[in-house]
Amino acid sequence: MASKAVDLRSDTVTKPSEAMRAAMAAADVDDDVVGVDPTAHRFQSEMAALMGKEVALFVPSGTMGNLISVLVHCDVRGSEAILGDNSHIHVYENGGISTIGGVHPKTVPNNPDGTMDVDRIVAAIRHPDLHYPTTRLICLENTHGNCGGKCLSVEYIDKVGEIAKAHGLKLHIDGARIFNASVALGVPVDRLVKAADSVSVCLSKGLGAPVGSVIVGSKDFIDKARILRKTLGGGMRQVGVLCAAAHVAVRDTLGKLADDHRKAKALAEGLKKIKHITVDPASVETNMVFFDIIDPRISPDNLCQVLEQHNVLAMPASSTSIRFVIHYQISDSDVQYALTCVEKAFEELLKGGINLDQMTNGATKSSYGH
Ligand SMILES: Cc1ncc(COP(=O)(O)O)c(C=O)c1O
Ligand SMILES: C[C@@H](O)[C@H](N)C(=O)O
Repeated sequence: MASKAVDLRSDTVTKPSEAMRAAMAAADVDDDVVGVDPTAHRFQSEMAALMGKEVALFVPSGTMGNLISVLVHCDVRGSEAILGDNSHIHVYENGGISTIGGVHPKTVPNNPDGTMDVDRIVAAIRHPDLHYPTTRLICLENTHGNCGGKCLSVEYIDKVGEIAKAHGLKLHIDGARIFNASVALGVPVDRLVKAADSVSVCLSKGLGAPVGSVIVGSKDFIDKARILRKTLGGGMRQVGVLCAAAHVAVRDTLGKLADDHRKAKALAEGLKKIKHITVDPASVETNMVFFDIIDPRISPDNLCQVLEQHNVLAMPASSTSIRFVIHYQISDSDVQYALTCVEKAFEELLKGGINLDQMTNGATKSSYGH
């Protein structure tokens, strides 16, 4: 059994490295609400340059980064945002753009590759009419978390950007894993997001920072975002402690993302050899692997429970599938250990070693999915 848990639940589970902890302890800080925390200032400047945007703003979470971005773009009552029906903003952020911002969501079906058909985006744009909300924003997600961690191409993003500009709309990218997309596509991140008016970038996912995201955009956008961050309670005092860790994360972990993708591909190839599973290794583009359980008697929750007994942590993604997410604290031997445990778990479940009746009734209990 692995001494420590092999945690494949998400790339949000990493623990700060010793270098991050040292940087946090040594950070030069000040009150970032009263003035500007020097470490936050340096880090925000670094991120704006990296992303090719005028200004960056550190925020406590990706959810707040998306919320602030949507609310800045949709600052007039009756605004509507076009977004994917399977997008994180629409599915996993408590409907915040509506409940807090009064923004009306106009969903367009996400394709399996994370895109929305451009003709359906255009069709979703409202023409002026007394009855209709007013379209002000288009939101994309890259990589797409619910679509297997798929990458949106720079050509697609540029095309959607042209549509937004032609219709007087803004374009926001939920770039929680934009660096995974940049690395997988071989496109510099500033080029990948060039067409976007704003991007929310998670530092606390594959990059491994303990906390936080940054939003990037024009100075005017970030000036408004800074006010909204305060309104939402996101104004932080000596935030340089967190920015110091995030700086180390960008410095030390960005270069490891390609290895995460390699391990994810290896994991998928290994899962394909297990007869109780269907998985398509060719569909793995970044750090996520989704696989389906063939035997209807075994729910994803059943399997996750038995895997946990072997110290492998995972989350159901639907009533039939499980998601494994690779991050830089998962080693090649952890991948092999997880594969061994998946095989053992099926053996135990199918030999009746684990009475299915004693477990959940097969309902997916811990799925983060829908
Ligand atoms: C695609 C995507 N966007 C946004 C978020 C929100 O980030 P946070 O968990 O920091 O709020 C997540 C995950 O958490 C995500 O997977
Ligand atoms: C579930 C979602 O909020 C989280 N970002 C994850 O992918 O694990």
